Order: sequence, then structure tokens, then C-alpha cells
Amino acid sequence: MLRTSPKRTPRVTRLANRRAMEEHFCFQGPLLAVHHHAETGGERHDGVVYSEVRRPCRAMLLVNPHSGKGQALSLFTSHVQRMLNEAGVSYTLVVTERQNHAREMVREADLSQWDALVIMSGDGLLFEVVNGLMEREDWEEAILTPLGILPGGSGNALAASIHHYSGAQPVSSEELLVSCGFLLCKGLVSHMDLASVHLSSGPTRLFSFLSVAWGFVADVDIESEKYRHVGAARFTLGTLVRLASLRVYRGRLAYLPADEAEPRGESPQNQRPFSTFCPSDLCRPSDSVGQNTFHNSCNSNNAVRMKTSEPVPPNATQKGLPDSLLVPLDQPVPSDWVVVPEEDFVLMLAVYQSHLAEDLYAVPDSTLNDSIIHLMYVRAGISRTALLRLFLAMGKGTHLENNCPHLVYARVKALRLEPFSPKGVITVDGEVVEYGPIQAQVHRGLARLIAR
Ligand SMILES: Nc1ncnc2c1ncn2[C@@H]1O[C@H](COP(=O)(O)OP(=O)(O)OP(=O)(O)O)[C@@H](O)[C@H]1O
Repeated sequence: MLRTSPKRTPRVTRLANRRAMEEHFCFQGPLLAVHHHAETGGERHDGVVYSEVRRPCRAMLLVNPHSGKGQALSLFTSHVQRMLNEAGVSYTLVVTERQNHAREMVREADLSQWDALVIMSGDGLLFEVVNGLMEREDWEEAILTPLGILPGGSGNALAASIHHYSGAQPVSSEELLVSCGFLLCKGLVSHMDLASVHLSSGPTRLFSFLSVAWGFVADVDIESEKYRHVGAARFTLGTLVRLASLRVYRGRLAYLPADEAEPRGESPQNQRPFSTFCPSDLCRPSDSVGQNTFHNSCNSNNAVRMKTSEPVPPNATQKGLPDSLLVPLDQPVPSDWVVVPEEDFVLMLAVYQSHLAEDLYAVPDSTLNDSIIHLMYVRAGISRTALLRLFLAMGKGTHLENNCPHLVYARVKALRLEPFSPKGVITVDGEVVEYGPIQAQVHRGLARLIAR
């Protein structure tokens, strides 16, 4: 993916940006806004009623010391630590020692000890945490634990997305970190869609908050790992290298259009086997508002569970959350799915957030819980120049307006990809998964994220 190298912003501009951010978030000083609504609840300028995070709040802060350029820990200390202390967010720092360390920790953790799980890393560590929570016996409750993201990686797609959803001007690098630090201190919790992702090997599913990619984007993401030392610029380098040896990938793509999905009863209420309501009105999941407050009782045993009528899952052996839109991968897709006529692609990208990286503005009108998978694919036959133009436009979020005849965009609820090319890369949230048939469906507002 093409990304411009982040330039170091002059100190004066950095200070001005920080001031603008503080004004934007109504912070005259980090503590003021936090205490202003303490215990009483409050009303934002947009009419959303919320209460304030319980103080002191206890967060498990997971840091991947190798993420990005390997500076996540020092970035946290220099830019966020004091902010959290002032806002009364106490945390226990956990520095991950290896891949899947965080996943195992949250799978076993006593979650009643924590008001939030905060990730200071790239999107990969959050992917581990989400999947660790969904692997628990008590996943329904566990996945309601508020999650926080502080950008410490090289892509930082979710961090860039929540900054964008907050309505602030685009920023990158340390400014993005400061912005996400403020969001964390504010402590407003939104619901976030997750997609369940099935691979051909076995019954285990993955849960994804960001993307499924195949072809050009997935190749660049993985091949550019070797340029990690240059930070965010690794995607620019990777894009140029991959453009020079542009490949075509063969496969079959099918999807369930979003509009088709609604009459099948895929309303937000029955996408989940249980609806969990916090006793406090302020914490009730709301589709219109999609936001509530980082409130400990939402994650406590006080939550009242109400069973809803749920369609019988197609795979009755599937434990946990049913995927009512999917049939097993060895069966043909249902008749109301669209099978894409093309079989030669340059890329397939399914995204559920606005950003695919700090400066890749993939879906301008995406929101955290719109219950939509934004599916894009590029047909074979596109020239290198046109593809480069497309990625440059994605930096500004204008690629969908460019009328590129090779780019197709659809809003979908579920999709299936069956690659025919014997070799290739498929990524889920930027992590490589088994290459082969894959399908996914969106689940509205399944997780909760400290955002806005
Ligand atoms: N201590 C560790 N040592 C090695 N790998 C780790 C460690 N902690 C986490 N990981 C793994 O490292 C991979 C990359 O992590 P992450 O995505 O957070 O950073 P990044 O790749 O720099 O960021 P981005 O995804 O935004 O580009 C993930 O697969 C994660 O599981």
C-alpha cells in the first residue's frame, strides 16, 4: 500500500495541533472535562447523554515492544503516561514477550479485575486480544470489556479510524497517539462491529475488527514487513516494489448485498444470541446512538441477559455466536448471494473501518457499528499507472469518486472468496491466515471500544 512518509512536524505546529485537539475535545486541561461530568452524567453538544467513567479506573495496558519501529514503550512513556495519570486511569503494564502472549493472557484473565483492556501497538495485538476474548467460555460477557487502542504500530488503522470518527482533522504519528490518549481519558465507549471469519480448515473461527485482504494489498502488507525499520513508509516501498511485478490472482468471489440481507431478519437485535443490557440506561447498547460510556457495570455480573429468538445456525456444531448468513464452505452460497462474474483480480479488500492505515482512507463513510462490510475489488487489466493513481486517491479518500472502471465497490453483509491461484496471501486484520477458501459475516456492535 502506498503511504507517504510521515514528516516530523515542527514543535510550534505540534503544540498548535495539541491545543486544537484539546479544544476539540473540550479539554481546557485533561482533568477538567473528566471531572466535569463525574458521577452525574452529562450531555454532549450533539445531544448524546452519557455518564462518566468510574474513577479510578483499572486498565490492563498491553504493549508490544516490537511493534512499529520498536518504540511503543518509549512513546507511551513520553506521550500518554502522564495524561492517563492525570485522568485517574490506573493501569497495569504488560509488555508482551512473544506472539499470542496477549491472546493467551486475556483468554485466562480474571476480567472482573479490569475496567478496560488497552492496547498500545499496531492492529495485530488488538486482533490477538479480540480473539482471546472470543475464545473464552464466557465470551458473551468477555467481549463487552471496553477495549482501548493507542497507536504504536506501523499501520494503526483502528487508531486512525477512531480519530476520524471523532471528527478531528487528520493527524499522524505522535499527534495521533495524543489524540487516542485523549479519547481514552474521555472514556466514552462505542459498540464496534466484528466479522466472524471462517477458514477451510476446521471449525475454529477468527473474529476481525478491520479487514480481510487478498491480492495486492495483502501482498504489500506482508512483503513490506522487511522494511519495518522505516516505519510507516514501509507500505510506500512495498507498494512500489509490488507495482513493478504486478500479479493477477484467480478466484471466485461472492457476497450477500447489504440491502438483500435486511429482509432475512438480520436486524441488529437478532444477530446475537443474547442481548446484554446494563442496568443503567446510560450504558444500554443503542443502534441509533451506538455509544455509551465506559462504565464498569456493563462488564459486571449485574448485567441482565435476555435471550432473543435466533435463527438456527447453519452449522449446528458451531459453538457460540451463530453465523446465520453463512453456509458451510463446502456448500454453494445461498441463492440470494451475488456471484461476481470476474475470476481474475488484482485485489480484493473487505474493510469495516474508515482507515486501512494512518494515511489510507479506505471507506470515507464507514462508521464503527454500521453493520456493513465495505467490499472493494480491482479487476485484472488495470494498468500500473491507474493502480498507483487509485492508491494515491485512497490517501485522500477519493478513490471511490474517481470512476475507475476496474474498481468495484459493494456494501455487503457477508462474503466468500475461493482462490484458484495455487499460491497467495490472505490477511485478516493485517495478519496472515491460511491460504484457501474463506468466508465472513458481520456482527453488529459485538465488541466495545473506547472511542469518540
Ligand atoms: N513481544 C512480541 N514479540 C514478537 N511478536 C509479537 C510480540 N507481541 C505481539 N507480537 C505480534 O507481532 C505482530 C505485529 O504486531 P502489531 O500488529 O501490533 O504491530 P505492527 O505490525 O507494527 O503494527 P501494524 O499492524 O499497525 O502495522 C502481531 O502478529 C502480534 O501478535
